[in-house]
Amino acid sequence: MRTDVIVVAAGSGQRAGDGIPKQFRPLGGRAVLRRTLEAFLGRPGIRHVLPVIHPDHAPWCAEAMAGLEGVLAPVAGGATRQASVRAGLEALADDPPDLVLIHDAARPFVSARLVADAIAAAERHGAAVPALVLVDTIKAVGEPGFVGAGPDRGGLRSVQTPQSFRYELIRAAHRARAGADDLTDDAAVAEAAGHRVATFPGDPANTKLTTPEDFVTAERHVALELADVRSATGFDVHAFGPGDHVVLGGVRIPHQQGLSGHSDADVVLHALTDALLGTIGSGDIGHHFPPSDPQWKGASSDLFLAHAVALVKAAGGLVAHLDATVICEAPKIGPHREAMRERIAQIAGISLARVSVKATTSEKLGFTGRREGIAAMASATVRLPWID
Ligand SMILES: Nc1ccn([C@@H]2O[C@H](COP(=O)(O)OP(=O)(O)OP(=O)(O)O)[C@@H](O)[C@H]2O)c(=O)n1
Ligand SMILES: C[C@](O)(CO)[C@H](O)COP(=O)(O)O
Repeated sequence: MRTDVIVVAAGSGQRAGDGIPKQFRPLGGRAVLRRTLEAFLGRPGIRHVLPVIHPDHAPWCAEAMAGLEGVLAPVAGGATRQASVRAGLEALADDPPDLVLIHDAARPFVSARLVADAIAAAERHGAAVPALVLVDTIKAVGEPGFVGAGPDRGGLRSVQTPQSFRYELIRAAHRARAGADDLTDDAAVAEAAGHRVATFPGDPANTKLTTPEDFVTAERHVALELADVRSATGFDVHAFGPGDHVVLGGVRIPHQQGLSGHSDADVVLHALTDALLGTIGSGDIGHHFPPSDPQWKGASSDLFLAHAVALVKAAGGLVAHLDATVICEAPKIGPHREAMRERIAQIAGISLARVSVKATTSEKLGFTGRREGIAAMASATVRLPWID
């Protein structure tokens, strides 16, 4: 069955405070909205993921979604959650799914199990919500500051999202309720239209970030999350040609020859760029900057490394370490090593301690030994969000 997901993100996050609406705030280095969208992307059975946002939030949304593939263009929400969901449902009407999951952007910890259960429950019942038994005793509050009689908690549940429905059922229910935007979840909209709503087990970890305290707890949670540490290698060679200097690791080094190449022939930055691209499976430097393209003629290789770093960041990653080995008989690398480390750290936006530059000769063997050119090997280590 074709299943689409609507992620409602058009709220202003008043209760969470902090200026920027909570769904665009970083959590462990990644925007809450990005985390929520990623939790659905690529899950079995999911066709499209549609964010619903406030039009004024478009720049924050674009930043949060940078580089994410498989997400539909955001649509404008309304003044209430109910109006935002309705806008999302209408936006799917031209190519309607069979099932739709409706989820709060403010719940970034939705698990693969919840997504699978939501789909199965909608297939079976037409309308379903994840529900949790209450662990606290519930009291009505009559006179402010004093408890009144409480309901029997045995018959109560707290419900979460994703709430799942047959698309036509929930769209008709939302249309019928348009204009009376007073309901806080979609189960209530379905019930108001006369439908029975089933429950499936919720997940205590699937909390809705609502208050500043929720963000403190969530930061603790993400600090423990499994990181995906990936490393990859790069290698590059350029031949000596006419000239009076070489550029290595972004540093100009006087030499009686230059290095020939389409760009500035900086083998060190090229090898590091390839290593970084390798960590995210994003091809190689020639794929991103084809030598056939005249715009890269004589280009500074800083650009290539900075682009690879930007791609790693767009994938939600952090560069943990860059390591390069230069292989040549001359020039001597030692006197320039620190300058190269500093320049590489500056381009990559990381601290000096995360960059290493080494050098070796090849004992006069091979093309580097014959002083025909310079080679560089590199490795990059990045920390990426865990994606199963
Ligand atoms: N007009 C609205 C209001 C809320 N939401 C979304 O509905 C979800 C649940 O709402 P809530 O947690 O109440 O978010 P806010 O309305 O932003 O929070 P607050 O009430 O504190 O302002 C959030 O992902 C929120 O962005 C929405 O899409 N459109
Ligand atoms: C949809 C919801 O998250 C289910 O628990 C909840 O009803 C949203 O409520 P809010 O009033 O928008 O915070």
